Amino acid sequence: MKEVKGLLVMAYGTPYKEEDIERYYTHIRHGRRPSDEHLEDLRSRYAAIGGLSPLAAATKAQAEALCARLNEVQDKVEYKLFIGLKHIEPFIEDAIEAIVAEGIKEVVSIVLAPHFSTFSIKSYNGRAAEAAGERLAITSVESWYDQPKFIQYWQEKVNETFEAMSPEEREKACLIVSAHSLPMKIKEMGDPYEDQLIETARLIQEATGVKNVEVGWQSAGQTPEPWFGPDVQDLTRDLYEQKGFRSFVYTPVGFVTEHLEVLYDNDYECKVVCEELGAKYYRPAMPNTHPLFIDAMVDAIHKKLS
Ligand SMILES: CC1=C(CCC(=O)O)c2cc3nc(cc4[nH]c(cc5[nH]c(cc1n2)c(C)c5CCC(=O)O)c(CCC(=O)O)c4C)C(CCC(=O)O)=C3C
Ligand SMILES: [Fe+2]
Repeated sequence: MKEVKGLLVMAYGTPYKEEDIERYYTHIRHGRRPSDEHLEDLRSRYAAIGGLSPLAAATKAQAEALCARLNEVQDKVEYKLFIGLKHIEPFIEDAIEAIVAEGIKEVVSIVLAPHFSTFSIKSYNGRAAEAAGERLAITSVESWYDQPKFIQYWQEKVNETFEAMSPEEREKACLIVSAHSLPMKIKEMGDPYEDQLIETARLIQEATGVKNVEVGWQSAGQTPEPWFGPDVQDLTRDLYEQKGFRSFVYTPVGFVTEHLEVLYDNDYECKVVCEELGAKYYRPAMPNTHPLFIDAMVDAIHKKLS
């Protein structure tokens, strides 16, 4: 008999229908209802990407692919999948109750986001641990941005994009590696988030040999406190003017699928900046259920359990 373990896959969550937008945004804001203006702004961004985000379906597909692969590559443990979301049902707490109800005692958890930060991975894991209490033994993968197969995924995408350029275009092309911005105050708490993004960019540069690589931040919140910068849009303008780059390749490596931030902040906002400047815009496909990406998470889980 194989031992049964829970596989808890956690992710951000997205509204399932238009009516969910308000409560979802309120949850993101820790229970404070957003202003009508902010709500309208979010509604219009979802509308601009076609109504709703493909994130819900993508998260399910990634979690199922990961569980299937984990069960395929070893035969000691049978993993049973549970999805827990940060800002909409099934919440992380719902997943924990479902695991307990199954009589499962041991769980391995992973978040569908590569970099560790107090605001992201730590809060996902903290909520899972808090909800489980003494009832479950949870082993949590904390970050997997440096998994060789994850870097290899981006290496292949970046190489394909640069190889399709003429040598003249390539000379003036720049790779922009980005993640979701966070308030800079996390640095005072010794948060590794910024360093992990910089290291991701270094690993991709080393693997691809691309000459011009820059780190940027995107999707910062609208609060007066300082957030990590430069923002990818300002960075694009500065690089165009100061370094003469004429083609921009965006790899938002802090995300794993084509959701709101990628479809709007990159494919709309950054693209508009490129069009204004007369520069070329490229955004290679996100990992989704690519086998290299799924295997990178399998490797991260096995490393954590070994
Ligand atoms: C670090 C980080 C990740 C990556 C790690 C991870 O994945 O965990 C991430 C991912 C995502 N964030 C998402 C959506 C949103 N995040 C918001 C707001 C915020 N995110 C923050 C941080 C992060 N967010 C922060 C500090 C705020 C400000 C909160 C405040 O106001 O105090 C808001 C409010 C409006 C706005 O600011 O846009 C929305 C709608 C979606 C789903 C998109 C879809 O539906 O396709 C995804 C994958
Ligand atoms: Fe967010």
